[in-house]
Amino acid sequence: MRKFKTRNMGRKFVVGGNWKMNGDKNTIHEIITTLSNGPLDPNVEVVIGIPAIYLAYVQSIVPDNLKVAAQNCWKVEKGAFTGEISPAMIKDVGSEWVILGHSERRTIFKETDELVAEKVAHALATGLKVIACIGETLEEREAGKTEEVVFRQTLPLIAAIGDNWDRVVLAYEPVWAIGTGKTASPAQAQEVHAALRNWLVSNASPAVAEAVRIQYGGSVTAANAKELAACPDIDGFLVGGASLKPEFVDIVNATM
Ligand SMILES: O=C[C@H](O)COP(=O)(O)O
Repeated sequence: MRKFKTRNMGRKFVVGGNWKMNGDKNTIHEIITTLSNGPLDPNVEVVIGIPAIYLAYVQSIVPDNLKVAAQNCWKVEKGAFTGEISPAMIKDVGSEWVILGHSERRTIFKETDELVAEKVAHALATGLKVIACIGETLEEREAGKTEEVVFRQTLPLIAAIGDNWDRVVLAYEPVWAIGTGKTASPAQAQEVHAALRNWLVSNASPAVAEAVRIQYGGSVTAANAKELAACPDIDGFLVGGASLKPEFVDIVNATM
């Protein structure tokens, strides 16, 4: 029997798996079986981001220790928005979370900082929990604009979140590290996480800065997760490709 230890930190480690547009009923069943067998560290919150069409199916087969997220939603409850889903619908099928502002939504689907903030505000008002993503491109990093971009993306979220920080996780995902195999080094990731937390002291509040969990995302694997997880301001991961594989169990257990 595996032994789990309690992580000595106020911020509970939170690991998200973002399946993106991957999976079918068979592979989904396999992934859920693998995660159900785990064992997963009970001190870690685990949230899996499912393609919208499979939300209800996954919700019907997940064990209690796995929470389910949609990967996007629109900013109002219902209406003439062909192809969209609302937070009310996500809630209606029993899911508690939504991932918003992922860089693929921002770049491919041209979502602006303001639109992401509107979605965050409405999802929170509906009662969902939100993983809000931010992160710079390679061009922006090379131009020395990493912090400027991350702060700019986070600023409209402050008003959108209001008093609901307890239902928000921030995910720092440098775009150049997503799906490329180029992970940010622990030092690079920690530097941005610490800068963001420090920025939140004056732009949100010292209490928010201390309590909010900041995930790192970008080519996280079982091989690099432990070193990243050891950084003091990294409170979890948002995992893409590796969340479809059995190694996701080891990523969840990276703080053991
Ligand atoms: O949401 C997850 C990120 O886009 C990271 O994806 P990746 O782990 O495949 O690099």
